[in-house]
Amino acid sequence: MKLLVTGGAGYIGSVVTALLLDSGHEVVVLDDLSTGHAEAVPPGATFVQGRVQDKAAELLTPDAGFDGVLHFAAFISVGESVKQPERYWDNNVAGTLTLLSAMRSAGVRRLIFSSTGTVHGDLETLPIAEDAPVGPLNPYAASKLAVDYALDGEAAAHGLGAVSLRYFNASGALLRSDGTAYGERHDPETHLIPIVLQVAAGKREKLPLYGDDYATPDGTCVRDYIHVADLASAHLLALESVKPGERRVYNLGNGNGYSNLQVVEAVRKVTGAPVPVEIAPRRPGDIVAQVASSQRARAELGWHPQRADLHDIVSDAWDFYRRAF
Ligand SMILES: NC(=O)c1ccc[n+]([C@@H]2O[C@H](COP(=O)([O-])OP(=O)(O)OC[C@H]3O[C@@H](n4cnc5c(N)ncnc54)[C@H](O)[C@@H]3O)[C@@H](O)[C@H]2O)c1
Ligand SMILES: O=c1ccn([C@@H]2O[C@H](COP(=O)(O)OP(=O)(O)O[C@H]3O[C@H](CO)[C@@H](O)[C@H](O)[C@H]3O)[C@@H](O)[C@H]2O)c(=O)[nH]1
Repeated sequence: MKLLVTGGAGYIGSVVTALLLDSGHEVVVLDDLSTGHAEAVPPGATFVQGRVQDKAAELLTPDAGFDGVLHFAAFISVGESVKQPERYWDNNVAGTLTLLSAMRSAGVRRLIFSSTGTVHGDLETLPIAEDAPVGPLNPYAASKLAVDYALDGEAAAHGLGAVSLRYFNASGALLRSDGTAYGERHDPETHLIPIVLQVAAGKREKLPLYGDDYATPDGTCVRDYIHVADLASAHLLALESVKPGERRVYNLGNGNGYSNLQVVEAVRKVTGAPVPVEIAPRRPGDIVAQVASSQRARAELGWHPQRADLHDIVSDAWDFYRRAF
C-alpha cells in the first residue's frame, strides 16, 4: 500500500514506519519536527516536513494514490495539556479534522489513529476493555476521545474505515540486527521509564516520584507497559484488516500492572545502578491505576505481543538510551 504516516519522525511513528517499510509498503512521512527528529525517519520513507494542518490536502490529492493514513501527529504531554489546553484542542482535534477533510476529498478510506488508554480515566475495575466507561481526566485524553467520536461519524456517514488503537504506556525500542535502532527521545522527557534511565545514566541526580500515598499495593501509581515493537505490529494488523465504513477500537496493553516503584526496581536490575528516588507531590491529572484488557485485539486481529515482560521492555529502552545519548 501507499501510506501517509503523520508524526513519523516521532517515537512510535518512526518504529511503525520502519516495520511498514519492512513489509513492503511505500511510506510518506509528514512531520513538522515540533517534537520529532528528522534523523528518526527511517531511510526508505519519503520525508515531508510540515504541519498536518498545512500539508495534508496538498499531499492527499485524488491522483496521489494513497491507500491509507496512520495518524500519530499530536501533542502528547498530559501535564502540559492541563496548563495549555487550547494547544491540545487545536493540534490534536482541529489538526485531525483537517486531515479527515483531506482524506474525504481524496477518497482515502483507511485510517489508523493513535488514541490512548487514558480516555477511560480512573476505573475501579481492571483490566479495562473497550466497552468500559470513558471519562478523560485531562485535556490531552479529552482531545483523543473527541477524535474517537469524530471517527464514529466519519465512518458511518462517509464510509471511512477507521481503527482507533488505544495505547496504554508505550516503552522500549526497536533494535535491529543491522545496528539501526528507533526509540524514545522526547525533550523534555516526561515519561517514567526514560526518566528513570536518565537517573541510572547519571544524567539526573534522582527520580521525583509523584506520590506514594495512592490506594495501590505500594502506594505508587500502576501502569501497563507495552513494548513499542508490539504496539507497531498491531498497527500493521489493523491496517491489513480494516474495510471501508468499518469503525473499530482496540485497547492495547499486556494486561500486567506495574507500580512506579516496580519500574524503578526493574531499571536497577537492568542497569546495575542505584537510582535514587525522592518522593514528590502527586502529579495533577494522574490516573491511579491502569491495566488494559486486549482480548479483542488478540481475538479479532490475531495480535500476539512478543516482548511483554517489563525486564525486556526496560532492557531494550536501556540499549537504545546508551546508543542515542
Ligand atoms: N507514548 C505513549 O505512551 C503514547 C500512549 C498513548 C497514545 N500515544 C499517542 O501516540 C502518538 C505518538 O506518540 P509518541 O510518543 O510517538 O510522540 P512523539 O512526540 O514522539 O511523536 C509525535 C510526532 O508528531 C509530530 N507532530 C506533532 N504535531 C504535528 C502536526 N500538527 N503536524 C505534523 N507533525 C506533528 C511531532 O513532531 C512528533 O514527531 C501520539 O498521537 C500520542 O498521543 C502515545
Ligand atoms: O518523573 C516522573 C515521571 C512520571 N512519574 C509517574 O510515572 C507514572 C507514569 O507516567 P508517564 O510515564 O508520564 O505516563 P502516563 O501519565 O501514564 O501517560 C502515558 O501513557 C498514556 C497511556 O496510558 C499516554 O496516553 C500518554 O501519552 C503517556 O504520556 C505516573 O504515575 C507518573 O506520575 C513519576 O513519578 N516521575
